[in-house]
Amino acid sequence: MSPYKRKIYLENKPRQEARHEMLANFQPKRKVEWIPSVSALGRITAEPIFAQSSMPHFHASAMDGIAIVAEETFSAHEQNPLLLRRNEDFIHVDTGNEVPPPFNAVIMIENVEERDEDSVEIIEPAAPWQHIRPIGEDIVQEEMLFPQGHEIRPVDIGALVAARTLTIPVIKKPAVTVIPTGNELVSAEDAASVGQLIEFNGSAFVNYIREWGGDPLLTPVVKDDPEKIKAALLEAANTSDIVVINAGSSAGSKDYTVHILQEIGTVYTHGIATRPGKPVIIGKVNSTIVVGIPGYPVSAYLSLEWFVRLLICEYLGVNEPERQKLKVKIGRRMVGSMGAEDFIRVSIGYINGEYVANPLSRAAGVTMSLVRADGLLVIPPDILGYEQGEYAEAELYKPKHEIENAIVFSGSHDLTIDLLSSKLKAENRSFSIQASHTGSMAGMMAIKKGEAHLAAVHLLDPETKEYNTSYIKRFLQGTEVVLYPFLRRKQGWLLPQGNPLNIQSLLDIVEKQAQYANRQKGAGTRVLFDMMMREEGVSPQQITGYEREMFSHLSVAAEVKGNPDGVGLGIYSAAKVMKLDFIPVADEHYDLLMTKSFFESEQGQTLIKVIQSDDFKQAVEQIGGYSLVQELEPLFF
Ligand SMILES: Nc1nc2c(c(=O)[nH]1)N[C@H]1C(S)=C(S)[C@@H](COP(=O)(O)OP(=O)(O)OC[C@H]3O[C@@H](n4cnc5c(N)ncnc54)[C@H](O)[C@@H]3O)O[C@H]1N2
Ligand code: MOO
Repeated sequence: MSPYKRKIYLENKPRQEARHEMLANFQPKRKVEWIPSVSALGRITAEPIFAQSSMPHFHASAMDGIAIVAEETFSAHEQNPLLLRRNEDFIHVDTGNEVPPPFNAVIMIENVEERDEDSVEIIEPAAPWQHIRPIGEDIVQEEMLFPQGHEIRPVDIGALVAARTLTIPVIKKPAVTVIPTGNELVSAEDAASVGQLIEFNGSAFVNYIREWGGDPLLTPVVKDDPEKIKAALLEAANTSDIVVINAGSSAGSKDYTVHILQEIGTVYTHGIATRPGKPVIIGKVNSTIVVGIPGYPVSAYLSLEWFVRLLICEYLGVNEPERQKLKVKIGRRMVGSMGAEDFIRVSIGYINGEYVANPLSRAAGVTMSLVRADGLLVIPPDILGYEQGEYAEAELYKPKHEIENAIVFSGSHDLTIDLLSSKLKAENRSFSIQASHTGSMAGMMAIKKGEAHLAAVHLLDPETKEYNTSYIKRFLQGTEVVLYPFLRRKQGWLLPQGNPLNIQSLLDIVEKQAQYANRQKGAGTRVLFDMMMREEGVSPQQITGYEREMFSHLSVAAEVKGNPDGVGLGIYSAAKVMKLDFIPVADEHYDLLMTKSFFESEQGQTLIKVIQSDDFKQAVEQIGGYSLVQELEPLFF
């Protein structure tokens, strides 16, 4: 039995309060190190830095020409040219050469008339010190180049070397030890069996810490054993400036961190008013701040930034960097949790002159929501959320021009869209496809509402057996759109290898009580399945799993792969990549619907060019299960 009782209730401390309290208890022991100036990029000066030498450190000619004594040229005039003799009255100098005494001015070579080998003529007097860079014109010896607390940039390194200041004192990077914990964690090199997960937060953490100017150390995974966690914390607190311990921060039976910290040190915070990120722990062991970061990756990376980046900046004596902000229009409603800040990863599309933000997955375990995010939107604790069409401010994760150049894709998912996306980027590196797989019907609606440029649709009209056109006529009246015929693709039963239940038809699914992995409402595949059910007189109650919805062909395929009694309806290419059996059911039209303005735009025309390229056609053929239909003309509505 563990001596530690489960702690169930977490605090709900405002994030800013927890940050201030943490800083108030952080007494950084800054160390200084002298390093070569040439390797000081990004480092922070620990003291004011002075020039060791002037630049230039002699009188240097600023032009190619001749050096003369200015006072001796005063009589020169167009009507009274002045003859000068080499080595007596002048010497030749090039830009950067020393101008030795008694010479005190330079005349540009263009204004000098050569008479013979040893003499020249001038027709204009020179002013004293013209075209001469005085000593220290750029940098004066002993001048202060930078104050303390300055972040060294490439231009600064140039100035340091010019001033012959070849080593400088900088703040030593704070040592940050990262301790991943959890019995379930294994390294990516080991095969993870059921119940085991790959440890990957640590790899992200050390790189965030490096990017923020810290010196990270990742320890091996520590098991959920109070004694081992205690030993790891004590050791790290002794050797580092900041300690980060990952997972075991919440209310689980093995979440020991907070109890151990209470025993060997102090706990300031357990639980902050944010979603995600709630179970953060802030405490101290000896004189070292310990930050307990929640296990779920999204909670982990966000809270690492709120707390660990703040500590590193404080240690280095710099301000936290701020991201660019952008006013965005809310595409889909976002509901918050009153009393806590909600951090929502959003995709941002630039459509009809407006930046439209839509929420990505809000699950804290979905790393890809952060990978794919264009920005982050915060719902403050005192408001319910944002309604569609409202405006809010988003923090950008990407440069604004990248967002402006992205083609916003909605609608049905297909592997060829990923392929199209990569070929498009190869064709023009400024263009990209920002895809959200919402299903055919939602894609069509996104076009109607001005939330997408492009949507892939495969909607079968049960009456006419026609694809897409009747839906466009019904739902998109008054919207100028183009339907571009794209592919024919094979839909069929996705089955575990060897087809253990011997499924051949829809009726087999009913009879053999196979577990069906369904698609979301509005997905073309769902429309097809529902139509087949109606034709066979099968009701949803007869299909096991009908209620459970997946959002892509690949998710259906993954579900079937893990279940010997599983079956799904999906495309051939998904069966192929997941190594499943496939029985064809239909050859469907998978077309691209776009706004007319997008079709006519540079992005639109580039996309069409890529679709029509031999390279793309070959790549599609290689996947299998498709035929391209480019001989057909686009239809304008
Ligand atoms: N009854 C309650 N359960 C949970 C609560 C709660 O308030 N009451 N909070 C939930 C929230 S919110 C979060 S966030 C998680 C955080 O829990 P822990 O910090 O204790 O983390 P674990 O449960 O150990 O792990 C969660 C999840 O993350 C994976 N993980 C952990 N470390 C790593 C790593 N280094 N690399 C990759 N993945 C990691 C771990 O395997 C788990 O799947 O608790 C909720 N539960
Ligand atoms: O709040 Mo937890 O931090 O959602 O994932």
